[in-house]
Parts: sequence; structure tokens; C-alpha cells
Amino acid sequence: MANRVVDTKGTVMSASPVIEVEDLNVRYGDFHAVKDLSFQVRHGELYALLGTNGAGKTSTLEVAEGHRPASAGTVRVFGHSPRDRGAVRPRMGIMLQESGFSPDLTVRESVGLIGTLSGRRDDVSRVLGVSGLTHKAAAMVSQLSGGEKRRLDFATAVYGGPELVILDEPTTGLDIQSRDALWAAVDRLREDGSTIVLTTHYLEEAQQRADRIGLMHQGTLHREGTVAELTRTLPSLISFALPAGTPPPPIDTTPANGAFHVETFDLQKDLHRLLNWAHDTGVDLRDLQAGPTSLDDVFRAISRD
Ligand SMILES: Nc1ncnc2c1ncn2[C@@H]1O[C@H](COP(=O)(O)OP(=O)(O)OP(=O)(O)O)[C@@H](O)[C@H]1O
Repeated sequence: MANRVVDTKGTVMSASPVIEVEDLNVRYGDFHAVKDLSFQVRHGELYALLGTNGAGKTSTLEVAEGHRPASAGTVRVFGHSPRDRGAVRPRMGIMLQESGFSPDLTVRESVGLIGTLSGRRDDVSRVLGVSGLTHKAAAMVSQLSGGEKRRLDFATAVYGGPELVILDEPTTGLDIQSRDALWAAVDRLREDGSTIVLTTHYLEEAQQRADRIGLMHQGTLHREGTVAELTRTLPSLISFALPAGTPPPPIDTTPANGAFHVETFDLQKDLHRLLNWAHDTGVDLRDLQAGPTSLDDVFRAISRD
């Protein structure tokens, strides 16, 4: 039993990673899109693969999905090659960036067909409900809006509640209600023990939901960790303005367009010093802002690395 863990519901699961990527390389002719990439996705976690445009996220996921062979290196999904469809596909739901559904099938027929092909069992009406498509069940795919097509992509990925769900930019093109509904459905999958891998350009979604994040830039993984681990690598920022003629406070500041910036790895201590100084000298700090580093800051930093 050394390689087993038990979840909160008492279900015994393997402790081996769900996805293992080792020294993965993807080449398109002479272009080297993914370079010696290694990471693992653990059971039950939500892993967000984030990165700049063209970083190689979709190329990496395509190998994990079994849609593209690796140029070099290995990817294992549930311990199998992703090309071993019989072993992997029934356990994995995929929401691609762009899917091709037959335009002359109805929404209900499309979900039923793709669901049957997945080898998993589910109730089509349930899946339509979870995906917010019940009212479009009889509509032809060709009549769906862009956001409704994304919901259909999501429906086919979550059909049968697969153990692993890969979501490539799932909320792009969705309005706020549809996004909330999608995340609620993802939360339910996680409660049932599914592992989720996603890419998104909405960093706040990853910041709120990911257990761990891998940050890619130009084909390589630049940083990996929890949000706290990633943001702690950069200083927090305090900014404020002072009334004209006020001498600056006795802490390290950088003047910027009439304001002052303080970069600090000890936000609480430096903010305390600044507020004490303002109080003792009777100075009115204007436009005072202080906050921890956000994922946006870390993201901007990787393109400067
Ligand atoms: N079939 C292909 N032929 C040639 N180059 C390709 C092909 N597919 C992708 N690329 C290139 O490989 C690089 C990585 O593309 P990929 O789609 O994996 O990036 P991404 O991180 O998903 O980007 P985005 O965030 O913009 O969707 C890009 O420079 C892209 O132009």
C-alpha cells in the first residue's frame, strides 16, 4: 500500500502522478516550440499551465491528450502513453481551444455522440444542465453562438465525470454568468475527486483556483509552485504621494511621477514604519496603496527573465 493514498471520502487512489512530463520537446520543422519541459500533475489537484502567447502550452497539452507525438522526451498519463487510447481516453475529458462538431447535429445529439465515443456513461440531460445548454438541446450546432459552442466543448469534456479533465482556455469568450457556471461545475468535479489541468489567460481565475501553477515562456517552464510560492519571489509595492515641500520619509523610496514607491519583501514592517513616520511628523500621505505581489507581476517578470 506504499503507493496509495485515501481521499476524504475514503476512496483509495494511486499516489503516482496523473500526468508525468519528462524532458518533453515539441518541434514543428525547424521551430522548437517546447524545450526539455518537465512537470507533474498530482491526483486531485488543479494545475494551471500559464504562459505568454506562443509559450507552448497547447503543444504540451496536445501531447498529453494523445493528439500529437512528442519530438523527444516522454509524457505518461495514468502511467500510460497518451497514445494508448484504450487505457487513457475513457479516464480523460478534453476541452480543446477549437473543436469540430458536425454543424447539422443538434446539441443533444452532439453531446450523446461524443459521450458515447468517450467510453464513459452519463445522462445527456444532466450534462446539458451542468453546461447551461438545456434550453439549446434541440438547436443545431450551426446555430450556436461562440459562447454556446464553448459550453458544448465543456459538456463533452465533463461527460461521465472523468478522473482527469484538461481544459484549454475554457472561459475565453464566455460571459460572466457562464464563467461562474463553468467554475461551479469544475468545483463539483473536484469534489468528486477529478484532477484538472487548465490553461487560461485570465490570471485571476488561476490565482483563485489553482493548487499549483506552471509558468511557461518561449517553450520552457520558468517558474512553478503555489500562488504564494510564486508571488513571494518578487517584492510587494507601497506607493504614496506627499504634499509639496515635504521631505521624504526615512525609508528606501523611488520617486516616480510625483509619487513615491517602496519595494519591500517585508510589507507589514515597512508599512508600519511609513505610517508611524507620517503620524509622528503630521504628514498627510496621499493616494496610499499597499498590496502583495500579484500573479500579474510574476507573469510580467517572466518575460523579462
Ligand atoms: N502546427 C504548427 N506548425 C508550426 N508552428 C506551430 C504549430 N502549432 C504551434 N506552432 C507554434 O508553436 C509555438 C507554441 O504554440 P502553442 O499553441 O503551443 O502556444 P500557446 O502557449 O498555447 O499559445 P497561446 O497562449 O497563444 O494559445 C507558437 O510559436 C506557434 O506559432
